[in-house]
Amino acid sequence: MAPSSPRSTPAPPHHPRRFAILVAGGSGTRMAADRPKQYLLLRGEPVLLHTLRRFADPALGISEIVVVLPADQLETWQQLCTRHQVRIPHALVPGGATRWASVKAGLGALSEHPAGLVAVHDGVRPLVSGPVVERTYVAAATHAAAAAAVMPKDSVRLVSQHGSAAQNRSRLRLMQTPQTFEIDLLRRAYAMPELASFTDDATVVDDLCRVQLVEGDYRNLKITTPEDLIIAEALLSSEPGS
Ligand SMILES: Nc1ccn([C@@H]2O[C@H](COP(=O)(O)OP(=O)(O)OP(=O)(O)O)[C@@H](O)[C@H]2O)c(=O)n1
Ligand SMILES: C[C@](O)(CO)[C@H](O)COP(=O)(O)O
Repeated sequence: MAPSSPRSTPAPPHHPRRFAILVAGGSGTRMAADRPKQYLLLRGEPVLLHTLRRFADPALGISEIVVVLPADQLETWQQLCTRHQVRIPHALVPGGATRWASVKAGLGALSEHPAGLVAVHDGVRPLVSGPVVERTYVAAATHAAAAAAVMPKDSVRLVSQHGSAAQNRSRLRLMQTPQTFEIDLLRRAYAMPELASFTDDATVVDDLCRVQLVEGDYRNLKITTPEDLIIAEALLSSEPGS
């Protein structure tokens, strides 16, 4: 099929084309399991499959999903997809040594598109809700950069060699994913060298653009250590229709 010119299929300005990168290229050292934590089972299915299903919801209108995996784990994932009869179209990309390198690899695998929004999401946040994903796309359409975040529920202190000092937690936010951006902006941000201070995509974009924070969800936990799996199982069981 001949490629259509951008003029023949213009993206409506109020609804730019949507893409997603699910980063699952980590090794899960803090989980210390027998395999990367994205492959551990939650209610009988790999964590990453739960995440993929959430982004495949037609209501979100995402036209392309890229999944980034550890370079030596692509075949394992393909076998899991066969075993679980996964029919969701997605591209597979080998990741890098850091989350930054994995996101960069995912960006490189997105098809060229003049305008669009890309959500970057941790493959190990399987409980993300449709409304949270939608909020980040909607905010990014207006502000170019948006990220889900929640307020701390505990008291917070800053520690130093002099002791510790209470912080005003109403001015702090815990960053979640998705973090969603105009594709061109994210490409420009990831064209710059990696810094040790990058902990998420917002920190990579900060110097180029103000990142709009949108309401995240306390259920949108990141599976990091063994107790997170127990909490995630309980949360999944509490979902309607489970
Ligand atoms: N080189 C890396 C490192 C991390 N990630 C992804 O980034 C997300 C958040 O990272 P984290 O929770 O730290 O995952 P791991 O790096 O696997 O865990 P750990 O730090 O405990 O080793 C995860 O979905 C992870 O797979 C990635 O794609 N590539
Ligand atoms: C991107 C992230 O999930 C936002 O909270 C987080 O920064 C990832 O951190 P990690 O050090 O890779 O666990």
